[in-house]
Amino acid sequence: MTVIAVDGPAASGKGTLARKLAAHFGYDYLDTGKLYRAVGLAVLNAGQDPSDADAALAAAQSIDPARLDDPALSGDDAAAAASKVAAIGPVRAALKDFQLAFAGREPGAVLDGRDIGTVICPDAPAKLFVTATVEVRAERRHKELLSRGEDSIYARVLQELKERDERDTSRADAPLRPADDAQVLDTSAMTIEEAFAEALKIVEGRLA
Ligand SMILES: Nc1ncnc2c1ncn2[C@@H]1O[C@H](COP(=O)(O)OP(=O)(O)O)[C@@H](O)[C@H]1O
Ligand SMILES: Nc1ccn([C@@H]2O[C@H](COP(=O)(O)OP(=O)(O)O)[C@@H](O)[C@H]2O)c(=O)n1
Repeated sequence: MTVIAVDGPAASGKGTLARKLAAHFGYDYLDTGKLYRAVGLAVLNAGQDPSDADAALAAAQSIDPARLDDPALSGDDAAAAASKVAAIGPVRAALKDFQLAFAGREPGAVLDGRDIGTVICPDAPAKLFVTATVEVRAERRHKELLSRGEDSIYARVLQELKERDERDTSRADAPLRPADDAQVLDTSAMTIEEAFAEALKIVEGRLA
């Protein structure tokens, strides 16, 4: 089993790169953000507060990780709720076993998120930390939301990403940061193709 860990802040392009790496190596891919989004959305749909630890834990214990295809998971509301439930330690613990089992898949697995290289798979042989300036990330997410036909205002997306970055980096449990042995890849001035070429070079070097 081989794990490629891809972490980074919101809309840095980590999912795009992780998906391409998985296709290249023939590995399975897991977007771990969807687990937190599913928990956040379940709490919202139940009319509860995503910062309520009991409500969030109950949701985390009852989501079905095999059913993460709800399009509402991609929206801004789910993202903001996700970063609130993600700050609750017992929620993270409840989602860990599924991620570990996925990471054990043969011939390999690519997981993207915030804490794959630091907490979930600290022994992964290949770790990427994908980043970009918050303005570039906001522009990318804004375009993505518009292309899906959603209402989006750049300034609001920028503000939402800043708030999420702040929550994700400052929480006590598994804060967003590069693992000591991760390679940081700043994609601010790269096209998807350029970023993938760099990512592949790094991963091939680590897996050699
Ligand atoms: N290097 C890049 N240049 C331009 N757009 C990109 C780049 N990487 C990703 N994108 C686009 O930015 C958006 C966010 O990328 P995504 O991979 O979903 O980010 P993340 O998984 O980090 O949230 C997507 O619409 C994607 O197509
Ligand atoms: N491994 C992970 C993945 C996501 N998350 C949380 O879930 C939120 C949504 O993650 P995501 O990866 O779907 O977000 P985007 O990068 O796609 O915007 C993040 O802001 C984090 O708070 C986490 O804490 N740990």
